Amino acid sequence: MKKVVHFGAGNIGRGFIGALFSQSGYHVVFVDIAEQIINQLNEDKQYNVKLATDQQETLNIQNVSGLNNLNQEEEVIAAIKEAAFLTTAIGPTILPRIAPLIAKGLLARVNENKDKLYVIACENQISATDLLKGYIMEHLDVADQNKVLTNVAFLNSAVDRIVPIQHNQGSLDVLVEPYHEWVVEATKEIPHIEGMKIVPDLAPFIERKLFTVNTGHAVIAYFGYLAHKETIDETLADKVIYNQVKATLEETGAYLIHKYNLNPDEHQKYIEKIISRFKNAHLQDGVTRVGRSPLRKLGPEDRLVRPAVQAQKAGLSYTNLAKAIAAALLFDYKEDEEAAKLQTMLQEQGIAPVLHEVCGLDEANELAQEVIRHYNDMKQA
Ligand SMILES: NC(=O)c1ccc[n+]([C@@H]2O[C@H](COP(=O)([O-])OP(=O)(O)OC[C@H]3O[C@@H](n4cnc5c(N)ncnc54)[C@H](O)[C@@H]3O)[C@@H](O)[C@H]2O)c1
Ligand SMILES: O=P(O)(O)OC[C@@H](O)[C@@H](O)[C@H](O)[C@H](O)CO
Repeated sequence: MKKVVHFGAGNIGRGFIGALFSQSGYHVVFVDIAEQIINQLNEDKQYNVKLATDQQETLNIQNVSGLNNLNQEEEVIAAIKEAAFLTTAIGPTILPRIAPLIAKGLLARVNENKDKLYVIACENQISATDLLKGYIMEHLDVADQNKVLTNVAFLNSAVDRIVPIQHNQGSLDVLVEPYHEWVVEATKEIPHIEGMKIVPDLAPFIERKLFTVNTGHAVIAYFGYLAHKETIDETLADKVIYNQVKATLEETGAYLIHKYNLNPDEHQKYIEKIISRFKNAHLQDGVTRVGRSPLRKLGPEDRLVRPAVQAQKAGLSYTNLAKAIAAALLFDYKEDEEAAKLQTMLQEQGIAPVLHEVCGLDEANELAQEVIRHYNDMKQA
């Protein structure tokens, strides 16, 4: 049976990528550090993906197994030798940690098996696969890098399906929204996977997704958190926050239409579709999940700062994006490691150095000034 090695047996791994491969006739080897999930995958050898609809349609996912990358290195390398695809969904900041093992696996693979292997990072990050490729190359000498690059294709992708934190301890089943889109950038033919869309240029797809779905989501999460809301759908029912989301997506929309020459009516329909997805009350998606890792989300290439900077450069409005950046800076959820670190940085250094270090924004920039004004107003409110 054809094989895929997938790093990250979490929500999107089991609920989306692993499920698509299984449905396309692949055996999915999940690699994770969560011992309990790995053991259960090996015992149950299947799980269910449940759709967050009134009917709760269920798909049974079979041909799955698990490996622990902390103590089963040799087994992971053996699996990579046989695989047709290697995918990840672990979070962009974890990619450097799995790169040494993937480097070993790819080298062993290309020494023995000359079939093409496709590596795809499925993370909410522009050019995530290129980043992973860079981390992997750091662990190979030049001759081995060339060997790997001859037989391994590194493909960037954009992945879209809302999968909340699961509240079913002890079960591998995953509740997911019915909508899904997986876009992969490839200029040569690759094996067909159910639900994977191939495009020659990913930039418009990943930017449209990140700066509509994820920007909108972040606005709801950070304003919802400040308003003491629990879930995304509950927050969106608040008229003031709803209007804030719409206004912010008009700003990112103006930038996307300008940059990629999108049809404005079609983009408006895309925004409306996304907002209707956010309203799905079956998901019970927490504002703290969606707002997680604010240092990453406030990065220069991420969902808030990049569209604001690009809008500013294009002479477009960015005032609502500036407000959203300020709201993100006020996310002081103690259980989130990055949120705690961000609050310590703000206390010790003040806002201007943080905007410089985390967001890449200089204090003199009018966008930074606007963020600082909103931050001070919101902090006092
Ligand atoms: N959940 C969503 O709605 C969604 C949608 C699209 C994209 N994504 C992206 O998918 C990625 C994963 O998100 P998620 O929601 O599935 O997170 P998650 O926390 O549910 O899953 C991540 C998994 O990675 C595992 N992991 C952590 N460190 C590891 C390591 N060193 N080696 C192996 N496994 C490790 C964790 O144990 C966990 O099982 C993120 O980049 C996220 O942005 C998520
Ligand atoms: O996964 P993050 O932390 O980058 O972002 C949180 C959510 O916005 C995200 O997981 C969405 O649910 C997902 O991107 C929808 O496709």
